[in-house]
Amino acid sequence: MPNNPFNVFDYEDIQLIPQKCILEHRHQAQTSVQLGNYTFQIPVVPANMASVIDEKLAVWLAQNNYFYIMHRFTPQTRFNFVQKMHQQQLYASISVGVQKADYELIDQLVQAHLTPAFITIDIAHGYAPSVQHMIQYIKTYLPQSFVIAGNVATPEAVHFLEDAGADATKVGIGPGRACITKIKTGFGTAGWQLAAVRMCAKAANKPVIADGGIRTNGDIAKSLRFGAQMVMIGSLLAGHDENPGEIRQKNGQKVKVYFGSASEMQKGERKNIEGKAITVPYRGSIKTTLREMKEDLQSAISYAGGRNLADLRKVNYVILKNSIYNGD
Ligand SMILES: NC(=O)C1=CN([C@@H]2O[C@H](COP(=O)(O)OP(=O)(O)OC[C@H]3O[C@@H](n4cnc5c(N)ncnc54)[C@H](OP(=O)(O)O)[C@@H]3O)[C@@H](O)[C@H]2O)C=CC1
Ligand SMILES: Nc1nc2c(ncn2[C@@H]2O[C@H](COP(=O)(O)O)[C@@H](O)[C@H]2O)c(=O)[nH]1
Repeated sequence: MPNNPFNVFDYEDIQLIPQKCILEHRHQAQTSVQLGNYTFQIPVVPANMASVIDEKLAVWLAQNNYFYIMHRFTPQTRFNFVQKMHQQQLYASISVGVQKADYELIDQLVQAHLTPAFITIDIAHGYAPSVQHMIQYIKTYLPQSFVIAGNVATPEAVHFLEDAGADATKVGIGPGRACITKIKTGFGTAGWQLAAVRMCAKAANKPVIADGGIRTNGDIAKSLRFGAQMVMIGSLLAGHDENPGEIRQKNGQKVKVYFGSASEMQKGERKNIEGKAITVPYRGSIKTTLREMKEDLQSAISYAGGRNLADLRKVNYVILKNSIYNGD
């Protein structure tokens, strides 16, 4: 990473340039993506946040061939969750932190011969020895689990986690809709998340997951263009019937609450707060939103003159401006 400022851009600064279409119909475009030993319908994963996913939604996503990552904020339920998923012949995908209880969970899983297909180490500042140690621990005792580690912002951090044994890294510090990291600390990728994804993906030897800052479905295609294998989405996948929480009324409109994992609402105390709670419009069923994401990706592939997601990576693009308005 250069020490001095360098040119960056974000999602709204970029447009992809259409190429000659080779499909007769958009539904011919393939949106499936591989991660570890699994192939999923679309390269999208709902954020592992308590206002986005719960066990019921995780089951539905697994049954319907979507990638999911269960959050880590009801730690006492994680062991049973893995058991329940396996009883239903579904893959298990859980999150851990780096505390004693997280190590104990790994020990419990090992003793019970339960191997989650995916384990995500979910820490605000993933470029840390604590994460390196947890990766090594999981890789020693549950070597068959696919380990996703994050979050990070730079190629050095990606290499650090890959060298520790991570199978994929998650990029994005502070670009999320419920994030206040930029305001509170002055650090992060808010406003240049797409450029950070690009830098990290170019340096990475393993898949990169772009996390945060997706505001429109077109941003998914842009993330893939700049090297992401998968995109993690919070706010756009919140507000549905299937997301946790009740539907409320605000100014005559139906809304649901979307809160950050480092918000006071999640933490229950005002300590190291880097997130906030907001309301998002009530959006009906998540099935419709996911279907629309798939259709829009199929359309994006057709504009790319391609047949599958890999073809998105080849398209040219223009930078419309060089401003930094995104994030908080
Ligand atoms: N993607 C993003 O931009 C961000 C995401 N989040 C999300 O919020 C949740 C809470 O995360 P988190 O704040 O990590 O809280 P955790 O309580 O999960 O912290 C995990 C561990 O990392 C340590 N830690 C966290 N941040 C730092 C730091 N800046 N420097 C040194 N040590 C650190 C903590 O120590 P201690 O508490 O003692 O400092 C703790 O031991 C997670 O789900 C995370 O993904 C939070 C902020 C930014
Ligand atoms: N800085 C913070 N980041 C957070 C917090 N809770 C979640 N997150 C990150 O945001 C994305 C989702 O972003 P969105 O733009 O799609 O809404 C999520 O996956 C986390 O990485 C938080 O409290 N503070």
